[in-house]
Amino acid sequence: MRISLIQMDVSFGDPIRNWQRVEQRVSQAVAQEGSNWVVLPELWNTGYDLTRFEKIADRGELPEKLAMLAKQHQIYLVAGSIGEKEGEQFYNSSYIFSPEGRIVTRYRKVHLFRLMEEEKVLTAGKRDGALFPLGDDWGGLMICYDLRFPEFTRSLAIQGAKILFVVAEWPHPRLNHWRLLNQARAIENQMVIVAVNRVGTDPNNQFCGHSMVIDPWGEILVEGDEQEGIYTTDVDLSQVTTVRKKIPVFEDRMPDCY
Ligand SMILES: O=C(O)CCC(=O)C(=O)O
Repeated sequence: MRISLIQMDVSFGDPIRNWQRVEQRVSQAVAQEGSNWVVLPELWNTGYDLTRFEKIADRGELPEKLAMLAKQHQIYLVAGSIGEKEGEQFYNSSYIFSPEGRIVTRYRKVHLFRLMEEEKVLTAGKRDGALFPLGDDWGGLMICYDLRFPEFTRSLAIQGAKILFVVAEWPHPRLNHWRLLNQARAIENQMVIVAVNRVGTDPNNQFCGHSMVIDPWGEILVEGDEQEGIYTTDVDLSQVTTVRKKIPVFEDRMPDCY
């Protein structure tokens, strides 16, 4: 897997401008980096403009456009997450598309973040879609605040996930938490973590970037700063098996004791 992380700014409440940015960045990642996986951040269509969701949340158009984009470039597109409306509910939904333009999975954020008042507008998702098939392996998918719940990542790892995508809009002053939690999740679950965060500001936050890929031994393979950028690395999932053999954490677990 050659994976590009799109660390981008998001224009507050401006889905049209943000779509243009996504199209441009994805094309750039494929042309310049030769990536076959491209990953976007959380809520890139709307930002945290939650009070205007009735006007700006997607109503079914974006998944089709994103599927076409994946097909056009022949990539797996981990399409960050989008604010969308279905029926009368608003969701923070993450999609992955295949190079054939099919939906590989859709996961809706389970843990709503009260500090951003998500629970006042959004409906929490269920766990469906957080685990998805990846050839002979499994992958995991989560959104921002989900990272703070170690049992969520653990349950995905127990069910076979060897790689976890974390899409985020994570702000200062918690850069330290972002970096350490991602590294801890990789080390304790002996899995690859691909974590993509936005940069820039909105009326209430300054977002801290530092998108990163961490290997199952806890080494940081690539890490961004706080500017817009595309960060690329190769990932070898066979390393997960090697690390799990060396320190057999999953065999040594004592669930009866916890
Ligand atoms: O947990 C955090 O500190 C940040 C979470 C967040 O910003 C989010 O879930 O959107």
